[in-house]
Amino acid sequence: MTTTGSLLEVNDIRASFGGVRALDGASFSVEAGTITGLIGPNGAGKTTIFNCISGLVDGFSGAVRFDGADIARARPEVVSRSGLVRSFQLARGCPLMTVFEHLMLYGPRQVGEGVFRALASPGAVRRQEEELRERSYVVAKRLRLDHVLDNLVTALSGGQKKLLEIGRVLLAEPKMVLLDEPMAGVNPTLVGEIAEQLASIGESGVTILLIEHEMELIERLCDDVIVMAEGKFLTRGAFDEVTADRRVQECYLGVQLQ
Ligand SMILES: Nc1ncnc2c1ncn2[C@@H]1O[C@H](COP(=O)(O)OP(=O)(O)OP(=O)(O)O)[C@@H](O)[C@H]1O
Repeated sequence: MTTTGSLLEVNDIRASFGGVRALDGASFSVEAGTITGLIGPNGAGKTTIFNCISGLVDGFSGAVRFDGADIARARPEVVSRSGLVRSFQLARGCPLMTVFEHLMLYGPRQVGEGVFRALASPGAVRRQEEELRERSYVVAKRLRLDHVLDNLVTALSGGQKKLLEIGRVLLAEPKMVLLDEPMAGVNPTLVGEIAEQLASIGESGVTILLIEHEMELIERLCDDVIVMAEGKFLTRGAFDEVTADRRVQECYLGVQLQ
């Protein structure tokens, strides 16, 4: 943990794709133990900054520090092993797997990943697999997916796929999660369920940075809200403060307010 209390700090991030400048000197920090919203109009650069932080963009400039360590341009698996794990807008994984198999794929680094280590310590591999099975079941139960564990991932509803994606993130035992639009395409009956799950993950001490267009969710969950526009940081504060800010209203509406 850094002395300032910031768990994640990004500084002067710049990234372009062809002629498009997606990030133009974006900087912000996220305090440990908070649920922080990252909002801004379409094209503001929110997903791109998640991609830069999580090691999925080559050739960006700027600094990224997580838990006191420089992780700028680190490979995605190094970033997630450091405790910073992201979700994707569309749940990933093999569609031919069952929900349980999908969850089992995503435990923290396992002994059996190396063939030689697996041969050298088969008992440790077995114990670890048993532990992962147990944890997969606990996570599924927590997310109320335990009744669909044997179903194929393809048979899940949009909302259940989002819950599964949250489950994948939790199984990595993160210190911090980057959630990209966990409510997009979710049936209204599951919106409340997902919101409750996110609140409880926050209460368990995991720091959350959340991209979401659903403003009710941002208002309900977030301690702090960061606003981006045109590839840069615009402002931050409590939900009521930032939404009352004229600059924020203007960038959302694309018109000058009186
Ligand atoms: N791989 C890419 N190739 C070309 N342009 C890209 C790429 N990724 C992002 N961009 C462009 O960068 C800009 C920022 O996109 P980004 O997806 O980060 O915005 P966003 O704030 O997440 O938007 P939204 O809320 O619509 O998801 C946009 O103009 C987008 O078209």
